[in-house]
Amino acid sequence: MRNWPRLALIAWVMLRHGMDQLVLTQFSHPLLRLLARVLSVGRRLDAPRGVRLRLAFERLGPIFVKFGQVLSTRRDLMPPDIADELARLQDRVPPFSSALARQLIEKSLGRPIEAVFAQFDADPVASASIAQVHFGVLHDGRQVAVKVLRPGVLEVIDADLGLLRTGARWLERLSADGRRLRPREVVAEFDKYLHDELDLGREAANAAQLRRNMDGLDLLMVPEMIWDLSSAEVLVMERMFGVPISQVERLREAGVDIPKLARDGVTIFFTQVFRDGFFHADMHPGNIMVSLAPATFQRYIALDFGIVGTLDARDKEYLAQNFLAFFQRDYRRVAELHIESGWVPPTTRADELEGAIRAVCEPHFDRPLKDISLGQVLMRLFQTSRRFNVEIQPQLVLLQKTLLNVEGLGRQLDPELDLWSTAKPFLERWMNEQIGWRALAHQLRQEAPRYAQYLPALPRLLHDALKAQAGAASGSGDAAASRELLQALLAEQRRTNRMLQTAGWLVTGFLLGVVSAALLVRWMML
Ligand SMILES: Nc1ncnc2c1ncn2[C@@H]1O[C@H](COP(=O)(O)OP(=O)(O)OP(=O)(O)O)[C@@H](O)[C@H]1O
Repeated sequence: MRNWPRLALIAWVMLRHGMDQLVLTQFSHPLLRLLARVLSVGRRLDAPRGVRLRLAFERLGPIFVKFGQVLSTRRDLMPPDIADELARLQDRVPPFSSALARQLIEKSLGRPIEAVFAQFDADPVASASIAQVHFGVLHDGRQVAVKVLRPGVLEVIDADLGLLRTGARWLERLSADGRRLRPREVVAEFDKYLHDELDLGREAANAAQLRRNMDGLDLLMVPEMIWDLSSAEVLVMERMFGVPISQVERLREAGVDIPKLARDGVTIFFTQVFRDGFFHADMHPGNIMVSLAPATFQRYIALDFGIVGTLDARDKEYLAQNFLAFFQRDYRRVAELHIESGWVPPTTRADELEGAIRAVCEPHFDRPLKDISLGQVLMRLFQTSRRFNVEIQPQLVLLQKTLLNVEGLGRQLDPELDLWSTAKPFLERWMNEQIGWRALAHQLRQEAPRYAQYLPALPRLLHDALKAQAGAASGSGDAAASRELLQALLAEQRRTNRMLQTAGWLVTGFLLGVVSAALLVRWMML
């Protein structure tokens, strides 16, 4: 095996930090327990286990640092002391040489740097395990930031991931407790997360989508991607100017309304989640700035779009309904929602689930509404759900993590921030859009392009389906499939008819209203 030296290093670092104790003491087998005791002789392992694990990950390098950061967000799996400590891991590594950076950029551009850049800063502005960023100016005067993927990072990651996968398999095989931590699932999630971050083309596409979505809200700026200079390894984008969100004093001195900034942060997040179902999921303070330019004063600036979350209509509905039921303390409804949506097995007893959810949530509601952490509530809900065999969807874990970040940031800016009153209108508007006239109008609009496509073809499709069914009755063709098709077509026709009828009523009603108003005005003028 090619990876022996790396494996030996990992084993040595883990032993030095007493990680063997952490693992071996989990086993109940007397031999393994004895081994743990023998190995602990002569070593001083005073530091708490979380600190030792953090130090071991830092020593093992960037991939383990990232792995630790991801683990720290899985509070539904990790004990709190370990999760807290891992959250402190810093992803800062020395930069690679600027000569190498130039070489990589030139390879990606297919031209010398000077052909594209009027100026290029050799010293990177930031350097992390996956990429580093340089500033420059294009010949047309545009100021840009250039993100360059660290060379060879893919190979290192794949090798380390292979080892992590082997470790996870062993852990699952050897210990029931280890299985409960779902190591293979966690490593697979980490694998996806890293590979998403490694494709800068994907990051650029995420940024472009977010920029389009946020256009018109006037609260968040996203750098423009310069597509014809970018590739999977090099990303060239508009350079943004702002003050890091962590420098609150500087922002206050510049006249920024800090409580409004806190509210805007929540508005942006809930717009991304409930309106667009597409959210920036790496909202740590290092990725957020605030503009002080007069034209865009106190707008947020987002950077780093490697990790985004997406939610489909079902996820959104689940979330909105759960949040609303929570805040009405209607735990029976929360339990029913879990069962209806198929999140828990249908055999689950609603009253048992209701009781478990009540036990989790009631302590939170002892506080004033503004002090309730939605992120915490969601996390505790996920923890409870696991007891009832619920597989939490990764996008919801991402959302919960981002919610905690947004809340943390919001409360840091303004301890009085009432997150709920900022979030409530979004949920209510969203619910309104799902039911009532606005929902119908919206659905009609959405379906409109399909009428033109389906209506003319409907008689022919019906005819074909009937003929196929007749054929099936006389022994040829697939009778069940034809019947299904026919039923689907009839259902589609009934649905379309209903929609058209409603639309007809709406138009008629509107016309009658206009005519009556005109008659009334005329009568008043006579
Ligand atoms: N468009 C930009 N305009 C101005 N500065 C930028 C821009 N893009 C990146 N930077 C600077 O580079 C730093 C790192 O960028 P980014 O977060 O995208 O890289 P990263 O390698 O993913 O880092 P990390 O993983 O630590 O977040 C930012 O904190 C910011 O200072």
